[in-house]
Amino acid sequence: MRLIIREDHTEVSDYIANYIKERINQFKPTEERPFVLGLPTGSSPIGVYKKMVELYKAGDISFKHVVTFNMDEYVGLPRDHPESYHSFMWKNLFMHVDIKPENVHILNGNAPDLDEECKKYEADIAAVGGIELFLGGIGPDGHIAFNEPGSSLTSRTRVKTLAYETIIANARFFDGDVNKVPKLALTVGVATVMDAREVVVIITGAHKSIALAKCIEDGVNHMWTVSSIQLHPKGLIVCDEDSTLELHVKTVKYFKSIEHVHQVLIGTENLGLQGGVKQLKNAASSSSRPKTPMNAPHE
Ligand SMILES: N[C@@H]1[C@@H](O)[C@H](O)[C@@H](COP(=O)(O)O)O[C@@H]1O
Repeated sequence: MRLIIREDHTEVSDYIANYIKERINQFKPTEERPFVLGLPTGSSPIGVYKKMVELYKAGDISFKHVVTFNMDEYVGLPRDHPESYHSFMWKNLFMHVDIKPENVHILNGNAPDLDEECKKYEADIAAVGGIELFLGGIGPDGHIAFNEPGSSLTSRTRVKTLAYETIIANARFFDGDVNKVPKLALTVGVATVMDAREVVVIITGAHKSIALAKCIEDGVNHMWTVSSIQLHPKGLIVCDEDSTLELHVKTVKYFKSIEHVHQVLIGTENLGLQGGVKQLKNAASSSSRPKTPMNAPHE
């Protein structure tokens, strides 16, 4: 697992948007072989979506051959309610880019048979060959999608009762009134997310610092469902400085040093590995070493 630390929410958002742009462009998606992207809602990804729209407008990215699957949706909230995840996704991303509406998948929280809706969602993901990259956010209690504490780490798409902490956290979107927050949601499972070939998680803000520490410094634990990323072969967390408050200094330094070494190697990749290693040694001993090399962009 990699941890990339950036100064603030804006830098985190820019990093992730550029990262996804690179992944899509490297993949060279076509109609027959689309790029399948898993997406979250919440305040965390808004900056990522804003930047992705900018990249699209600048001609640096296209969603023409991108198929999306959203993580979750409230049960019983009308689809056109301003706080439904349908509304959120169209408002913040889809209506601004060239995605085909038929390529957008969002769980229907008003389906007549919710269990059937969840089964179909899993089948639809399988039918397009699985998810290439799943982007996620987390709640302050370390939940990913709506996989609340105690969710099975092998869970699949299903109906979930929301934890009281999540209802309180999400009341800010419903005039601060907990009574207006739906108490049930449809959500992809922890295993649905972890089945993706790559998982990228956004964590920002001091209020998520305990969750970040639990996620990466403690073991895999169903009470902090995002900790399952430890078992993923290609997991990446991008966080801001504020969210690192509860991490050991040693952990922060470790991940920053890994990024720096990677950066040096990437910066010299055309010289081949030997050149890269030589440069690495020079960088380690050089007095002209930049003062904040850890903030160098990763890719
Ligand atoms: N189901 C969503 C999650 O997918 C999201 O990660 C979380 C955090 O939201 P925010 O990014 O606003 O902190 O909120 C909800 O619970």
